Amino acid sequence: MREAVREVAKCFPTAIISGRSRDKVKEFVKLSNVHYAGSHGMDITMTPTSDNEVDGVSFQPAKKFLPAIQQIREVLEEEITRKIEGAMVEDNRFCVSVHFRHVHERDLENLKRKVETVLERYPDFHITLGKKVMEIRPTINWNKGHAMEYYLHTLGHTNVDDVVPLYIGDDRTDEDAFKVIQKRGQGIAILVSSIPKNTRASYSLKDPPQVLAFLLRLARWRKSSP
Ligand SMILES: O=P(O)(O)OC[C@H]1O[C@H](O[C@H]2O[C@H](CO)[C@@H](O)[C@H](O)[C@H]2O)[C@H](O)[C@@H](O)[C@@H]1O
Repeated sequence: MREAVREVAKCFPTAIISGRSRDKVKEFVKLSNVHYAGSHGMDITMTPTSDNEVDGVSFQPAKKFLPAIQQIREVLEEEITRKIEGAMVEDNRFCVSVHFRHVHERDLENLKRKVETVLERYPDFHITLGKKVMEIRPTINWNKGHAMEYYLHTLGHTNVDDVVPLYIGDDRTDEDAFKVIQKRGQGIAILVSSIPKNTRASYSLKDPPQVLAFLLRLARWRKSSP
């Protein structure tokens, strides 16, 4: 998959926009020719390449919430990880994830209540749901869709007639980016899912192997077209 993304990124400006912290994503992906945005797009950096002049550009719209989010993580670790078997708190820098994949069903209500109780003390934050994960985020009008728009704008790809953004994602939070493409009326939004889902995406790929095949074909097509 890394090689496929590397090849695509040689042909088109490419960004990875993830819910994980930016450092973690970079460490997973290990590519130097893509841009990285962590924390659901709240931690954006631009990677300088021969085609752009974006050296040093970064954007962190939730920066002022950093001390509070670290406090929330500490409280949740104390309240959740130690008290509910299977629960895990993950530091994603500008958001905190509470994973419940390994929590027994009988404990789920209790877990939800505990997280909500902690958040009562932090009115500037709210909870969103991912796959077996509760995400605590600052309440700002910024999501993966905004991050995609930020990249298009900063890289100078604003012309709707000439630029076709292509976004691939499998999580609920990717719907924000699908929505931007839908509103724009130009672009290709691809949901990765093996089952039918309610989505704003117009296309779907079944699983990561299909994504891999698609990316390789995309790069091959670009290289062979004038
Ligand atoms: O925005 P993404 O790049 O799609 O990341 C979303 C979440 O990724 C991680 O969770 C995912 O992997 C977990 C196992 O490692 C799995 O339990 C979970 O269901 C998946 O969504 C990350 O841990 C989350 O914080 C991210 O929000």
